[in-house]
Amino acid sequence: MNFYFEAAKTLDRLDAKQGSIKGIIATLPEKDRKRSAALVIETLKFKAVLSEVISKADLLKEERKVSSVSLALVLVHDLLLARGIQAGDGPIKQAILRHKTRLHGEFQKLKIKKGATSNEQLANVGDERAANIPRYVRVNSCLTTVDEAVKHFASRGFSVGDPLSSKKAYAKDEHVPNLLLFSPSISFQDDPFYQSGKIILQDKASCFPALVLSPLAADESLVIDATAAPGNKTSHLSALMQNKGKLFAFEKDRKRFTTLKMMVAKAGCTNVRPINSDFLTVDPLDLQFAQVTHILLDPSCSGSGIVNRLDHLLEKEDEDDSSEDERLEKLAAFQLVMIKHAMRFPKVNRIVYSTCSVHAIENEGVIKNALNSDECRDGRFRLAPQNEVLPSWPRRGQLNVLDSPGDACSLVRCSPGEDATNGFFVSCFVKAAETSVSKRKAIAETVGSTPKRKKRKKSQKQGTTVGLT
Ligand SMILES: C[S@@+](CC[C@H](N)C(=O)[O-])C[C@H]1O[C@@H](n2cnc3c(N)ncnc32)[C@H](O)[C@@H]1O
Repeated sequence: MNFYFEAAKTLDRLDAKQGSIKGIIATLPEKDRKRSAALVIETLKFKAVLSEVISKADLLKEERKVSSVSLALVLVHDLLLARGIQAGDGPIKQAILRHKTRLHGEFQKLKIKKGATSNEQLANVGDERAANIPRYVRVNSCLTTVDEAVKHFASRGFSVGDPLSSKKAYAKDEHVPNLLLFSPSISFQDDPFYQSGKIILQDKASCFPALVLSPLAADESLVIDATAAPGNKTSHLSALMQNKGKLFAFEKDRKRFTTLKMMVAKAGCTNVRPINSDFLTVDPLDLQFAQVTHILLDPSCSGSGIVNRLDHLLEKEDEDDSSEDERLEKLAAFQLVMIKHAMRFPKVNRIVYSTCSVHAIENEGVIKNALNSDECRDGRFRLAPQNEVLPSWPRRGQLNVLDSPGDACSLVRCSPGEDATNGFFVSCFVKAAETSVSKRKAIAETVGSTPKRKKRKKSQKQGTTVGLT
């Protein structure tokens, strides 16, 4: 039962605003820390529903042994949503079990009232900013078209409207082609289009990197996704490349690599070559990769921009005992090494670096260090100008960290709570000698410009420029 007391105490400390979830969890006894963290996070996800069930069942009024709301929350969580209460028999467990039937009944009634077909749909997955982030659905053009998807959603009763005011409304995104917006409460887990890979659930900001990289849809295209799992950006790149050329997708973690392989297979990405390796060990002069021209780098980061998930706190838990600052410094150092390694590929002329972090140290700080590195000296690489990087997206990089306002304008930021996305950061390095703005103009995005698809003559063997059509 001690484990439940610790978890309840953690919830009380969070309520009393005594620190962040991560900070408070770090103070728990190491023995049960991971397990307690999981219970706390899961209970927080379902807090609204569990509170209502506990109140409707009059649990706290009838059972004095259950001494606090938090204790009731964690115990009822395990009773209703896990494998039962994991503690030996005792008066507190007995008190909860006496109300088992009533608690289950109230839970089922609430589920019906909310129209939920699974427990997950009852989760309140983050802070209140998440309520203003639509459920983004990217139509996977490797397997279907927007028209086909729209017909499908119409048959499910959806029509064009404001998805934040109506559960039956959807809208097309104004910035990202093939992206649809739905109400945040809609679940697509059972949707046949989701199950068959025709649609992919991907936050809007996370669609920016592939768009900014905008590789050619051509048989000779050679692209690397250096840090690919679970594979959302990989499948997006593959779709933009119209499944042509070759897209090498590196993932160093074996388990995540399995997910990546499953994801690209399900999404019908036939031009992807998943590789279970550390990108840093890849020789840029290896004949397989020496002709690569585009690299996407979306490396591990603090995840501090993610507001609609609590789980990332758990993933990071126990990974590193150092202070938050030290952790960020380590991440920033690793991110810089990744960028510098990407710059060593002899033919690379476009590198997109992105994070889902809101910390300047992982974003503008890393960019500044990359620009001052040996790899960038003599102007070998510079930041692509604003008109190549989502030109009319209003939120740009933080000027105070960078050396010039132009550099800040080259960068894209998304602010959770203000941009209807998770917190995100996108940058794009281009090889100075080989870029010409005119060549790239009009392909960086549709924001504020007429959508265009530039076709090059087949005889030029350059393929089709893709990305923002
Ligand atoms: C932020 S996630 C990438 C998310 C992915 N781009 C997507 O959109 O689905 C970072 C991934 O990079 C992997 N990774 C970290 N360092 C790596 C390295 N040196 N080489 C290859 N993969 C790496 C991590 O295991 C993790 O799966």
